[in-house]
Amino acid sequence: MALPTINPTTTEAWKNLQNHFEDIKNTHMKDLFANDPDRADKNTIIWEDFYVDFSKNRITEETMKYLLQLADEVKLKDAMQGYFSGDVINETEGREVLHTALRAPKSAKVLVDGEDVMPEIYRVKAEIETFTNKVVNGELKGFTGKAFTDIVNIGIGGSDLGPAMVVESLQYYKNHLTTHFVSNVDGDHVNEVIKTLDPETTLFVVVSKTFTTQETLSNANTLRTWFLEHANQEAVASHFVAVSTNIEKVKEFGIDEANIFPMWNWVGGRFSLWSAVGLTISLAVGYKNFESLLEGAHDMDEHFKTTDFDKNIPVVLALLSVWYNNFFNAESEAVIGYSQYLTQFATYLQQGIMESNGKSIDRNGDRVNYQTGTLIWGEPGTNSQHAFFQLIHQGTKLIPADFIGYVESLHGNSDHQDKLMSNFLAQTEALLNGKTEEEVLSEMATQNLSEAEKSKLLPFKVFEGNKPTNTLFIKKLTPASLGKLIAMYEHKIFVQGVIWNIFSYDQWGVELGKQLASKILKEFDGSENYEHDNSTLNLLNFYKKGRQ
Ligand SMILES: O=P(O)(O)OC[C@H]1O[C@H](O)[C@H](O)[C@@H](O)[C@@H]1O
Repeated sequence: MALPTINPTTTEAWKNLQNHFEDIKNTHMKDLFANDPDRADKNTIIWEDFYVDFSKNRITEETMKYLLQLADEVKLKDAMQGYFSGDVINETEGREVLHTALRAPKSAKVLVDGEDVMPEIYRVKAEIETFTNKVVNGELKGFTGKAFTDIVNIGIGGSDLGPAMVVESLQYYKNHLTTHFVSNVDGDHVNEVIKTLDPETTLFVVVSKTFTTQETLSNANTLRTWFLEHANQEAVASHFVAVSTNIEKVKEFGIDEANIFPMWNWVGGRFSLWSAVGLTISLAVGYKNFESLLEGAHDMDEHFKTTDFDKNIPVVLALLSVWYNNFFNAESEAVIGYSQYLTQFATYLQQGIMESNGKSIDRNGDRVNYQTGTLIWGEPGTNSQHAFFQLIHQGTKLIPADFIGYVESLHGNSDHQDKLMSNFLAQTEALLNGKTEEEVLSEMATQNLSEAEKSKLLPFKVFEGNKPTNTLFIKKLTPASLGKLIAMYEHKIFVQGVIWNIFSYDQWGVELGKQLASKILKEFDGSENYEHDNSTLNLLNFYKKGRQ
């Protein structure tokens, strides 16, 4: 079944939300807390090792009622049914969207064109496991008989960001293998990595769903050329493996069919880390940890599938995001992980969220008359507190933020952990309450300031507060809890796409730049000439004169 095609602004719920917004837009959350001692409990979802407090939002019971009504009116339940059961919900590419099948148990049955895909998923998983074990325990060797020490993941976009983020996040669980990620077509990227490599002990994993991506093929070629400066052609077979749907293209590149880990068209690139695209994850942290990551994601899938919307973490987070995006006109959202391990998390989410929901044509083919995808950004706390938090606290823009923290630290340093967590808790409290004139004045009373100095400083020291945050408090950063967290955002993306009546699983917007780049490339060697605007022409000539 196709996804419903309801313009959300035509629903009763939308009108209710619009009227309600007028009533609530100036309400301070401080008052909402003061008036309801149970507010935090009412707006908290405790599920497995997740404690999700969304009480510090500019919402009342009425807001949630209308948001939930919106979910019903846009037929979210039906859409979810289609998402999980393999309907062709990526209509513009004519594909199913089945990353959830990749983490489903063996006993599940998921049909694509009438065929159950689970046996094939589990066959490839078994290959990943065997290969991982052989590399990790040193059974597989390089061309001079030495065990592998380094893995180079060559890929970009979904074939890079997911694996790179997970390997970084699970650094604590890493084995002895050193992993590198080469993505940018900028030759300085690959050359910096080459500087650290020993060809005898390096395994190259070329990851590309299509195996036509310019960046990945250029990097793979450069690395193979470098490798062949040290080894002969036969050695390529034991040092290069590929992950792709495009078996023919991989073979053309020169990788043995036996060294290809397949993936499928029904897995979108930005949702593919659960497939063989996660091979580098498995190599870096071991297959068992990779499996736990998938199991965690599956637990979140079940939670999403079976929980009533008012207690459903991805649904609630998606609805809140719609509330700010479409009614408060908030343009961006921050994601702040209070863990250094989450350094690449926001970057990873940028592709997931912005490539999915950065659309302006609805599922009827019409231009939308409301805002869609939010901008997403963030850096770990506490670093970000010393960088951009000023703007969240006192700037003119409303920036709802997700705060992600872990009760336990992995290395168990309680002194550091207490300091980290005190900041984690303090920031959302500060964003909620702000600081009033009275509070500033009473603070200044203890300082040696004249009355004139006090009144001059006063406005600068006041914090409005009333800045919305969600707190995602998780017991511990483990492969399973990370799997849950990633799947939570994947489902949030889905819910928002359903509400905004857009296709979340295509990405036509990335094509134009690619096409133009390949034309311009031909102009550098003078083989073709195209018409350009004056600006591009000048820039092109500037480059042509200066290039080596
Ligand atoms: O895995 P590949 O086929 O090489 O694609 C890599 C990436 O490139 C494209 O431009 C898309 O925008 C991404 O969604 C994709 O993840």
